[in-house]
Order: sequence, then structure tokens, then C-alpha cells
Amino acid sequence: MRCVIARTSQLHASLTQTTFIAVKPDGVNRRLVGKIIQRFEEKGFQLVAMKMIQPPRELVEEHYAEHKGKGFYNGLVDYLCGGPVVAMQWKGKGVIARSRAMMGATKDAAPGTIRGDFSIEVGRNLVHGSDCAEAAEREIKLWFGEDKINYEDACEKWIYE
Ligand SMILES: Nc1ncnc2c1ncn2[C@@H]1O[C@H](COP(=O)(O)OP(=O)(O)OP(=O)(O)O)[C@@H](O)[C@H]1O
Repeated sequence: MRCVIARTSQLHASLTQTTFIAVKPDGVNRRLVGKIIQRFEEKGFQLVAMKMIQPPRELVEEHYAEHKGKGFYNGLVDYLCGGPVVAMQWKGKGVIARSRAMMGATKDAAPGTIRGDFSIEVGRNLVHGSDCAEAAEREIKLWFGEDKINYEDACEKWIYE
């Protein structure tokens, strides 16, 4: 998602935040879930919720609503709802901007980033991450809804500062 106020995430780099991260179907099928999770844990971020689902089409359409009408939109939706997705919530200081940096650019990501090291093409770029606090809130609600799969409180005391 392209958030018009994405820069606010940069301003809040020292704030403890929760973000939505998803490993897309190519990440699951290429057995990269563990490596991706390891990168987040090594940065000191705390996993507070996780589930694997094959998302319904309506969910993916809403998630990527901003891209509706673009040439790649239908293929993107087909791809996301055509396989398993590992949906997660991660918590930590500045996690929104820092996780986007860890993921790398949408296309031609730099080596050392998740996409730069493992992604094969722009339409199969392994991982999604919210790009601002408002997007994180919206996406967590969309993907987790009323599910009470969230260990945020229980994890709180172990969060790396
Ligand atoms: N030109 C393109 N051709 C094919 N797929 C594209 C193209 N541009 C974007 N996409 C796909 O649409 C997704 C959403 O695009 P967006 O511009 O929001 O990038 P992003 O924020 O880096 O990705 P994501 O929202 O998945 O985290 C991208 O991750 C990519 O898989």
C-alpha cells in the first residue's frame, strides 16, 4: 500500500508500534517462512499474532483496493488468494518503517533485504508490510478481524527495547 502519510512512520521510529506482515504464497511454497520470521526476530521485534490462511478473494480485493484498475491488479489478486498466506502481527520500536526497510523495495530490491535476497519477480515478492500506522490498523482489522489470536499482552514484558 502507498500511504500518503507514510513519512509519519519515519517520524515515529522510536515509538512502539504494531504492524501487519504477510508472507505471500511464494514465500510459503518456497519454504522461506522461517527465514523471514528469523529476520524479524533478529531485529528484536516481537511476534504477537500469526495464522496461515488461504484468503478469500474479497479480503484480497479490499487489501489491495488502491490498485484496482491497474494492469497487474487481477493477477495480483489471483496470486494472493490462490495459495497460503502467513498473516502476522509484529510489535516493536519503529517496526512499521523498519520492517519496510527490511523487506526492500517493491521492485529491484537491494541485496540484504528480504526481497533483494529472495524475490524472483515483482509480482512474486514474498512479503507484504504495512507502510504507515493507519494502514497497519486497517490491515490488522481486515486480516484478523474479531479473531482473538493475539498474544500482545502476554508478550509485552519480553519486548526488546
Ligand atoms: N508493475 C507491477 N507489476 C506487477 N506487480 C506489481 C507491479 N507493481 C506492484 N505490483 C505488485 O503489487 C503489490 C502491491 O504494490 P505496492 O505498490 O503497494 O508495493 P508494496 O507496498 O511494496 O507491496 P505490498 O503492498 O505487497 O507490501 C506489490 O507487492 C507487487 O507484488
